[in-house]
Amino acid sequence: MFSPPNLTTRSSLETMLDSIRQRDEKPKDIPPALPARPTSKARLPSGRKSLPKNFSFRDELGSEKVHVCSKENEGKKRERSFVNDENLGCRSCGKKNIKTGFVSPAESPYDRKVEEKNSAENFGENGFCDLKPDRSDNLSLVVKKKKLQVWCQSNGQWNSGTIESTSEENAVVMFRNSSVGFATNPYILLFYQVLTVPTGHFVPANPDMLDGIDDLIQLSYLNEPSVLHNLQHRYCHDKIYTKAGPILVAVNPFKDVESFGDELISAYRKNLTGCPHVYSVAETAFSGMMRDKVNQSIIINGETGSGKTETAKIALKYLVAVGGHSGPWHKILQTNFILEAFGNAKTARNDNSSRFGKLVEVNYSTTGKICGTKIETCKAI
Ligand SMILES: Nc1ncnc2c1ncn2[C@@H]1O[C@H](COP(=O)(O)OP(=O)(O)OP(=O)(O)O)[C@@H](O)[C@H]1O
Repeated sequence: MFSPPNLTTRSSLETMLDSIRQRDEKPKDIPPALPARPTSKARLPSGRKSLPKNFSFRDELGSEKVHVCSKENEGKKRERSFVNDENLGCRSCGKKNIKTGFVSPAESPYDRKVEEKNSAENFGENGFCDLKPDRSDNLSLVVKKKKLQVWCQSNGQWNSGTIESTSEENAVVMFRNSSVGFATNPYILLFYQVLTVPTGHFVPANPDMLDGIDDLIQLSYLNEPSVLHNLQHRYCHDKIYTKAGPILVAVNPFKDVESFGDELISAYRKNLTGCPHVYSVAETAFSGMMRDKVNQSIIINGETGSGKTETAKIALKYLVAVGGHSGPWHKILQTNFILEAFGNAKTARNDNSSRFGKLVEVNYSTTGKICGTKIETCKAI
């Protein structure tokens, strides 16, 4: 049955479209309301002063040429008045032949370069001047807070100390040394050394609660002494493996410390443990291959005697165990003896040094069972 168009509905639709059209045609020159002006306390700090024309930086130290103007600072907080030319003098007080000073780079709003001037004449005796400032850490923040722990390097060795007080350029750091002895009774001697150290010559240390942490990326301050300290702490507790994100750091213990048994293999296979281990790396590679159907590589790198060959054997043991323990594939591991017999030699740093490079390929079927292996060797460079 034919029904006539609903005229009432149509007209209301038209009205709506008209009103939308009218709204769109309205001038859009009214800006949106601005947010409320912040109170004086909450306001962002304004730039100190606009830079005068021809203002020059002093390149050799990365500091600006400044003059502290007494006239301008009357009744004010200490501010700096910039001069564009020594001959023209100060704009406020008109003083000529201005003696220039240096803004500490931490204070400078224009140049954040860290002053690298070596002040060996002041600190040579203590041996703290070999250090290069670590730019990755927010040192100024650390220095401002007293009683924070820092690392200082003296004669190639990192020592931890506590900041006792700070000035603009230096910090007074207290180092604690201990000595254990056995006279008539066992004793522990604690002695303290208080030294003045330039602020650029130490790096922040992590709180004690982070000692021996599993993964280095969890450290608050990721610098050389903190990494070494963490590795040493773990090593002292017979933990030779530490994660650094997806990378595994292995410290050669030259003794049997870790477990490599079948129980541990099944624990990693079932994801029952997440402790840093070669098995964990091998499991990540194996499960990644099965999940994504993409070839995986494990690269083992390190200096001679660091344990690359041993680590490769451990990884291979896991990969063979998960992919065909029952088959003949465990013999892959035994080929190592033959290869080492022909290709290894005793060196000053390793009694069993591999004098060749090795690429071991393990092929798996779609069900995750080993279906072939290949070992390629190449001459060490
Ligand atoms: N995980 C480990 N547990 C116990 N001892 C180890 C471990 N890793 C290495 N070692 C010891 O360190 C020695 C040297 O290790 P390895 O031969 O693996 O070093 P490398 O890095 O392969 O050296 P090169 O580059 O000279 O061949 C081994 O013979 C072994 O005694």
